[in-house]
Parts: sequence; structure tokens; C-alpha cells
Amino acid sequence: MASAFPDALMGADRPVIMELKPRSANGEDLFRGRSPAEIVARYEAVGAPCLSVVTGRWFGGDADLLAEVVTCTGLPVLQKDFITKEGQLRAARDLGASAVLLTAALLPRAALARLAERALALGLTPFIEVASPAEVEALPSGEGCVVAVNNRDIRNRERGDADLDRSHRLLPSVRLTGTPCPVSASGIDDARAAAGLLSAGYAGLLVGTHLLRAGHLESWCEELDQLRRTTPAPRPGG
Ligand SMILES: O=C(O)c1ccccc1NCC(=O)[C@H](O)[C@H](O)COP(=O)(O)O
Repeated sequence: MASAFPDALMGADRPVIMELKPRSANGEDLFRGRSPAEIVARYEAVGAPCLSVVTGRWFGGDADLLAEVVTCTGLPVLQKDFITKEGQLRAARDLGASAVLLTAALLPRAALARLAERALALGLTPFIEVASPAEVEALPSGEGCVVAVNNRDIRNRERGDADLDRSHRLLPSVRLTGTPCPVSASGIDDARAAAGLLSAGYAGLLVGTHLLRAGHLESWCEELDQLRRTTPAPRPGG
């Protein structure tokens, strides 16, 4: 079902896509001897609604990691990789992914539209990532898609600082794409900033490095919940 991933995220009490990524952009080992199954079990224990698996080689991932994660969870899984060809969409579906990353910075407009359409036809949710107003403007309709604002820059392999204000600035135009599920991705560590993004109107957050580093996954989640209870809810359309 093409909507399993956004439905799980939008129906969650704590709408955080929790990521498995073997290495950070700077080469830091993020698994630290833990197996993918152990990490998935930790994420499931704190109620993750869906997962992201980085199969891109810059971050130490591969297709085997995705296959392994899919065998140990029933949660919808996003494949994060540099997807540029239709064959990669079929491979993602065959491995059991529910959603696939399409990076606007890497794909010409027509190719992005074609891949999004093909993904939907294969029962996959396009998870379209943008990082600038021009990329948002060039998007095909966001209907049926997750549109995610990347707070870092994939063109420098995500090595620079994250700019969470980018998510705040781009949210109104992301909404205009028609996506039912705007997401803020990358560089989110502070629970207060995370709560602020959800309060601003994001339907979900994608967090990898901080959760993988955290000895305190449960307390980060609890702090986020607590802050959300005391942070104003988004105004309709605001
Ligand atoms: O953004 C991309 O184009 C990309 C392509 C292939 C693999 C990874 C890619 N981006 C990296 C990420 O998606 C981050 O791991 C994710 O947003 C989580 O960020 P963080 O919480 O800072 O680890």
C-alpha cells in the first residue's frame, strides 16, 4: 500500500522516523557494535512509527542492511539512497521498502516527476527531499508524497552545520505542493527544537545521528513528549 509510511507517521503519537545509518557524514561509527536487529528493537520499544535505512555508501549502508531491517520489523521502512533510475525503485520494493528517497538536488525536474509517479504505481511512497525555495517550486504535485526539508546539504555530503530555520522558512511553500505529510530531516538533536518543528506544522521528523548516539533514547523521547504538551499546537493553515 503506497500510503503505509505516511499513514503510520501521521497517525503516531510521537511522529519521529527513526533512522539506521552505520556512519555519520564525518565517518563516525554510529552502530558501535550493535546489530541492526538490536537497534530496531530499541526503536520499536520507544514506539517508532516507521524507520529509515540509509543504504547510501557514503554513510556505510547497503542493500543488505535494508533487507536485514525489513526481516526484523513490521514497521514501514524508507530506503535512503541516491535513487535516479526506475530499476532502483523495483529493487527497493522487492527488498520490502515502503518509501523511497528522491533528492530534488540530484534529479532534473522531469526525472523527479517520472520517478515519483513510478514509485506510486509500484506502491511506494516518494519521500521527496528539498533544501531550497527553487527546489520546492520545481516539484511535481506533492499529493501522495512525503515532502521533506533537509536541514543539511547533500551536495557537501551533509558535512556542514544543520540549519533548522530552513525548515521553518520553507514550510509554507512545502504545504503548497499538496503534500499531506511535510517532514523536517537531518541535524535534529535538541528536543526543544524538535518540538518547535512539530508545533510549526511538520507532520513528522527524521532523526538519525542523535538517536543512534544517544545513550538516552527514552529520555529524549519523553522530553519531546513533555515539550509538545506545553508547546502550542499549530494554527490551521498557519
Ligand atoms: O539526503 C540525501 O540525498 C541522502 C542520500 C543518500 C543517503 C543519505 C542521504 N541523506 C542523509 C540523511 O538522510 C540523514 O541521514 C537523515 O536525514 C538523518 O539525519 P541526521 O539526524 O542528521 O543523522
